[in-house]
Amino acid sequence: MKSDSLLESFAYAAEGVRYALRTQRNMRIHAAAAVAVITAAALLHLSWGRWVVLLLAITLVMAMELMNTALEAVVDLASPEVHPLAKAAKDAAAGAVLLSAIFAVAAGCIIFFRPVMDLLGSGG
Ligand SMILES: Nc1ncnc2c1ncn2[C@@H]1O[C@H](COP(=O)(O)OP(=O)(O)OP(=O)(O)O)[C@@H](O)[C@H]1O
Repeated sequence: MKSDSLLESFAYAAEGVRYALRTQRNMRIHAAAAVAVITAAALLHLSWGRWVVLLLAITLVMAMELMNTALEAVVDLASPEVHPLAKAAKDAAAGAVLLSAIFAVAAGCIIFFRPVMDLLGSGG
């Protein structure tokens, strides 16, 4: 199967994102967290540099979750029965999501610490 146009490729990619949002609870959690973080960043008027790091962290986590979703589908297709390699593949993919999420939380804490302290110090 070969896609005919660039537009069709984008449509298939968007379908993949919608599939992950529909079927993966973690993807919906990441999306809700991303909306909350972007809203807070806008309200706090963060610098461009901080915005770039936040957007990178959000993109990294969501891209990892999409790859995890893809890998789960491939493993279920190739090995519906229990197999130690199927377990290893799924666990490693889940580990990649976990690592990226830890990075995102750490980056968020570092980025928001000073602006939130300044806000609290100025009495809101
Ligand atoms: N075919 C299999 N053989 C052996 N172990 C498996 C197999 N499928 C899943 N597992 C184990 O069960 C765990 C959960 O797998 P599952 O496919 O339910 O993912 P999930 O819980 O939906 O993950 P996520 O929350 O990221 O969507 C895997 O991480 C793996 O340890």
